[in-house]
This record gives sequence, C-alpha cells and structure tokens, in this order.
Amino acid sequence: MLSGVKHIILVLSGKGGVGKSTVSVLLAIALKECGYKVGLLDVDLCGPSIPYLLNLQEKDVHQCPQGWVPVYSDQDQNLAVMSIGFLLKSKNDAVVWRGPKKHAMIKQFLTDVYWQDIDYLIIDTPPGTSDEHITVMENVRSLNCDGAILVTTPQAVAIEDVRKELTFCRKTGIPVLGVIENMSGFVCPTCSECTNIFSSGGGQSLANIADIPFLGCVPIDPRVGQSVEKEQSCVAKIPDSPVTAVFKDMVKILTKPIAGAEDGTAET
Ligand SMILES: Nc1ncnc2c1ncn2[C@@H]1O[C@H](COP(=O)(O)OP(=O)(O)OP(=O)(O)O)[C@@H](O)[C@H]1O
Ligand code: SF4
Repeated sequence: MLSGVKHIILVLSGKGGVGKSTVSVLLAIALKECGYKVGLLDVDLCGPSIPYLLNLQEKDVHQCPQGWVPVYSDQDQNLAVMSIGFLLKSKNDAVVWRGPKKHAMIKQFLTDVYWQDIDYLIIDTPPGTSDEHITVMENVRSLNCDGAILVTTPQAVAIEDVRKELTFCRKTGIPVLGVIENMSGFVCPTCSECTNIFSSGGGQSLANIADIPFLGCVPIDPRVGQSVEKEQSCVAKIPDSPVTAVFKDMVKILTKPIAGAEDGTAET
C-alpha cells in the first residue's frame, strides 16, 4: 500500500505535549498548499489527536476492495488522514492495549490503508521511543522514508529528551531531517514583541552539537491552536504570523533532494 507513497517523514518528540501533532498537521497542510498530495498517519494509538486538530472527529473510515479508505480533510482530496480515532465507537473510548496488539494495529495502518499516489506521508508518532516507534521504523526503513523530524520545546528537559530520540534514530538507521523548536517565545498580538517564556536557542544549539539541520523556531501563537481546531491552515489564514514563514521555509528545506540519499550516506 505504501508503494505509491513517494516520501515518508516521521515526526518524533522525546516529551509529550511539545506540539508534535500540531507540527505534523501544520507541515501536512503547508505541503498540501505547496501543491503536494499528502497523507497524515496518526500512530499515537493511546492519544490520537489528529482527528481533533483537523476537526474530523465525526468522520468514519470505510472499506474498499483495496483496503481502508482514509478520511479526506478537503474537497479536492489532497490531504488524506488515518487515525485510530476514526475506528473507535466513541471519541471518549480509551485504547488499553499491550504491545503485540499495538504492533498489529500499526502494521495494519501501514499495509491496509489505500493512500493511492501521494507525494508525502507524514507519520505522527507517540512521544518517546516505545514499541510503536520500533514497529514504524522496522516497516518504513526499507521504503521511501526520507527520515525523521524531531520536535522539542526550548526547555532543557525537552532538549535532553530529544537527544534520546536522536540516539534512537541513529540506532535504528533512520536519517534525521532536522530539529524544530516549538513554543519558542510568545509573540504579543498587540505589539509583536517576542517574549521567550521558556528560554530560547536550545533547539539550535542541539542541532549544532549533533550536526543536524535546524528547521526553525515556531513561536507560541494562540491562533495556531484556534486555526488547526477549525481545520484552517495558519499558512493561509494568518499570513502575518511568524509561524507561516517557518512552515513555508520548512517545506522548502524538506522538499529539496537529500544530499547522499541515493548512495545511502544521507546525514543521520
Ligand atoms: N506554536 C504553538 N502555538 C500555540 N499553541 C500551540 C503551539 N504548538 C502547540 N500548541 C498547542 O499545544 C497543545 C499541545 O499540542 P500537541 O497536541 O500538538 O502536542 P503533542 O506533542 O502532539 O502532544 P502528545 O504528546 O500528547 O501527543 C495543543 O493544544 C496545541 O494547540
Ligand atoms: S508585549 Fe507589549 S503590548 Fe504586548 S502585552 Fe506586553 S507590554 Fe503589552
């Protein structure tokens, strides 16, 4: 099923709540707005937030002869979404599964979803380095996986956790595409003054130390939460937000051919 997918990008974070799902959604929307066909797969089985962030909670997944038909978030069918949230009877149901069942579910997501021909598949993972990550890595490593984006916040504790993700990627042979520092300062809507609530610069210095690309600082902007909840793109709806520029630049970086990718020596 993933043979028609040209690029796969994993989104990882060491800690929960750093904005990994938000980054996944905004990246998927930014890619779509640049003209790419995009799939967004939520493998956070215990905390699926993608349907909520895209305001798709009421949608269902259907079966076709080829497999599961993902939910489309738009009329022109350029953003396809799959999440366990679409399979639960009630959005309040909890998924209380042990590793083997999670493994089987993720494998099914990777083999049974009929994505058709898409340019980018963004995979939003749970925080940390758990069974779910190993299953995803094992299944996408040999496919068109460009690599992983690491999301952090500026606090030292989040940066420390992202180092573990880096080690995990290196051990499992997944290239690291770069690090994003989310919630990096608050931009005042009145005077546009940026206040670094959680300090700043941690993501950039980690990127320097680890010799990986730094993909940008995403500031706290209340409109980000509001817009994703209404399935609106901050890239289109709040063009004056610094967030818009960050995601546009990120698309430019990520859609560039990866140096060394063909001979398997891409930066890890
Ligand atoms: N740059 C930002 N500006 C404003 N709000 C943000 C920003 N990034 C994330 N948020 C908000 O922070 C909350 C947590 O974000 P999100 O669910 O994406 O985190 P997560 O890392 O995926 O969490 P989890 O680990 O639980 O899956 C959400 O309400 C989201 O709208
Ligand atoms: S940054 Fe300036 S305008 Fe914004 S709340 Fe503070 S003092 Fe007021």
